[in-house]
Amino acid sequence: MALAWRPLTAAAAVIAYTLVSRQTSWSYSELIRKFCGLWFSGLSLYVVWTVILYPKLFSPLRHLPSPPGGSFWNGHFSAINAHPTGIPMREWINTIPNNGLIRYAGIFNQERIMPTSPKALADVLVTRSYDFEKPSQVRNSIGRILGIGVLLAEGDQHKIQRKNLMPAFAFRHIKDLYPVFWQKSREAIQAMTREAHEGVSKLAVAQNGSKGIESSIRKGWASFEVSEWASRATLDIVGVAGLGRDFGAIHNPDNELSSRYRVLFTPSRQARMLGILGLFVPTWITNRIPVKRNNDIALAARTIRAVCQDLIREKREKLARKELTDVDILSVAIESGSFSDSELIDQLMTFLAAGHETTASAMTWAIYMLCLHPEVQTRLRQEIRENLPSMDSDSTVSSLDIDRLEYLGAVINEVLRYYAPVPLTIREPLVDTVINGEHVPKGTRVIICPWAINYSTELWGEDAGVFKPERWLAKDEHDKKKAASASNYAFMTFLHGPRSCIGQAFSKAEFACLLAAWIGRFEFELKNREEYDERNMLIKGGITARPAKGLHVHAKVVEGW
Ligand code: HEM
Repeated sequence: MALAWRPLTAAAAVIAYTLVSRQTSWSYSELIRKFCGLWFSGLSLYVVWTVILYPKLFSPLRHLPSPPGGSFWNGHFSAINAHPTGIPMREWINTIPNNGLIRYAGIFNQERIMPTSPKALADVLVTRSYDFEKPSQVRNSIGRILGIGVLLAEGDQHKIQRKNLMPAFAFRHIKDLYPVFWQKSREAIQAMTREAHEGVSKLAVAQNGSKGIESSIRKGWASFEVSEWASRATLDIVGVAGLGRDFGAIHNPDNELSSRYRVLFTPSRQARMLGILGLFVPTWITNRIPVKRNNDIALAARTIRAVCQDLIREKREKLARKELTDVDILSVAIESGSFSDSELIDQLMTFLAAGHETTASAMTWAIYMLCLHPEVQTRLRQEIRENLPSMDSDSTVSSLDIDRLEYLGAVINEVLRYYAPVPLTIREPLVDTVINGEHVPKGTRVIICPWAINYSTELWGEDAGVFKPERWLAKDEHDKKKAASASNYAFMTFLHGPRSCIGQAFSKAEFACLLAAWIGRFEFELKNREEYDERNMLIKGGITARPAKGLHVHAKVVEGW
């Protein structure tokens, strides 16, 4: 709830001046005293209105069904704060009877509404999509790093950017990137295999020398932290396929470019504190507080933008010499002739941010689910090995080779449904609008929650909470066109409509190549046996959701491929 600082300050100043200037003699100190008194009184009234009176007595949405409990002044914040992003909403959607909208209260009773039905989602995402924007706090805090690329642009600016970028993300172009995805997946696997062999032989020495060291690792098994490797691989993929520049993170995660990049998107305590402060104080103030986090961000953003600038110059020169044949997204965008250099830099920063941790999160959850379901892991490995070239062979793959693997497609869709990398996102209507027939005032926070929608028993059936790739398999030829659920709006992982993920085809192809490479080569088991019970898996919520302590696995090279 950003406070209305400017109107409050202006009103207090005008009233204080009017009151004081009516007196025959007055001093500046009296003016300041009056101003402060009025300002704090105004603030108190504002707080009482927004925290108590409006949500409880005046909001036109107060009749909507809400979760039980909640504090008088702090709504459901304690439940929201106690769990990772999206978890309480996942429970509410299936336990609170509703007609398409649930209302709950966030910190200081800030009103939130969550669409739950296809009709309500269609209103926000498609029918009235441009009535809604991302909250300005989100735009201002992320925009200073990324610039205003397609992720943060709004209104007409967004329409133009999206239209000009669409060709670069169309499937007819993405299909040319499969060999890049495959090559990078192979590089990651070869690096992991080397590390696995080294780990195993070190372990053998250790076990011979001193009994009990890492005794939890069985013979022939190495250990990995999955999200770290996934992140390195997806950073290099988006670097090469998006910008035409290899970050080199697979081979050296500590090189300058990837370490700077990681600073930008690694959540820290200070980042969280600044985020909370940003709820009450304008972001132009929080961004300027001289703390380490702000300095690190400024430096990292400068470095990466300079690299993007160099890349653009190189590619423009190639284009002028008619030598630009690269297939990366940047080259396609440059060839379109629709973007200036600074606009291109904003787009590149956006692709790096939007396309890196999201796919890494999907990979991490995929390995977790395949550890929980070894029978799925075995069946998937069999399909991969029967149909794709080995990691040691120099053969590449085409989109046809990957996309015809039905079980791989089913596993990928089910992982993306079950653990959507982006648990929730926020919108705010710019104008008074209507959702599902309800009048929704301008400024009301609307929560689109893939973690809730993807788990809705109404949309997916009673087994919505079960990991079941089979739901995506066509039972027969007639069944092929049928979706796994009753509605297109049941799968919210990439949203829908004009603000849906532009990188959907890119990420699914990338995810398929990576997962095929990992599962084809390794057998995975969880290191921490307690995590075989999903209730013991601690999740770190943020823009993307991840296992809070990383995903530690034992991995064994499966010979014969
Ligand atoms: C599994 C991987 C991915 C998931 C789950 C995902 C999910 C999403 C979601 C939920 C949004 C909407 C965010 C919002 O408006 O609040 C989004 C937008 C976006 N994504 Fe993705 N994404 C993934 C991968 C990628 C990749 C690989 C790229 C680019 C290379 C990408 C580029 C974008 C862009 C540019 C937008 C903004 C689109 C717009 O507003 O018009 N994403 N993504």
